[in-house]
Amino acid sequence: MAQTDKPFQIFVTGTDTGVGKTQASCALLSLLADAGLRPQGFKPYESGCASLRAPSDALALRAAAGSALGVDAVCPHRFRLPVAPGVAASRLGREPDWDVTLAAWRRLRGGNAVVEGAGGLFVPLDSKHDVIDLIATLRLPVLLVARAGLGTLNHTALSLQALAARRIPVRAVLLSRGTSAKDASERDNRRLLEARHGVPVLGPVPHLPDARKRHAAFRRALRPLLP
Ligand SMILES: Nc1ncnc2c1ncn2[C@@H]1O[C@H](COP(=O)(O)OP(=O)(O)OP(=O)(O)O)[C@@H](O)[C@H]1O
Ligand SMILES: C[C@H](N)[C@H](N)CCCCCC(=O)O
Ligand SMILES: [Mg+2]
Repeated sequence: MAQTDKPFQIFVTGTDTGVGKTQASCALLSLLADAGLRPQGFKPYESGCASLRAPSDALALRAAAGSALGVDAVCPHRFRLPVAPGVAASRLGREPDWDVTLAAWRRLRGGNAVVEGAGGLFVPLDSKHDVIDLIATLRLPVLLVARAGLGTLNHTALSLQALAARRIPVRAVLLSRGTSAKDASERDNRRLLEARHGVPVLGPVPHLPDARKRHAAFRRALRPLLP
């Protein structure tokens, strides 16, 4: 991996919940860690936590980074309810403090970092901010993770248009759970998205039930993103 002065920082968002953002974030973090770049994972809002002390996405990012940061540093806002973080907070009569999020980000001191959102771009984080507002505030480029296959053209285009409207740079789209890169419809989707939106489309990562093979496949697909 080429040495550069500028830190590698990226925000991993998706066209939906459950599309593979955590898989992709962990793959990026482990590639950076293997290159000795001491990355940090940051999942500022996590809902659907079975245990508030052990938010699964945030712990997965921390493990992939090989980081020793505390849970509060990696994931300052945690909720049990498996709904949008902003919805979970309002059900609890709470308003997650935006400044707490920004202070936690600053404590990562501008190093190599991978940030994972929650669900897609217009998921509420509190009463005023959606995920896209966090991306714009942190001024990070984006990796957009989308499901491969039928339906992705529309979902991906909608997300890319929303990002373009906010002038948020998109480093790549990653398609997950595809059939095979050789599949004509996968190839057509990749070509069409690249031609229409001028963004590299990586993958598709095939559907791989085996966790180790899946992680390796995400790393292979995302390797071109790294310096
Ligand atoms: N290519 C794949 N092959 C097999 N399983 C996959 C693949 N991609 C994602 N998954 C599985 O789909 C589920 C959702 O993936 P993941 O947790 O990365 O989604 P997410 O976008 O981070 O979701 P959330 O919005 O809840 O954070 C996980 O169980 C994951 O293992
Ligand atoms: C609970 C889930 N795993 C995510 N953490 C949150 C997804 C919120 C999706 C909101 C929506 O788009 O309807
Ligand atoms: Mg996730």
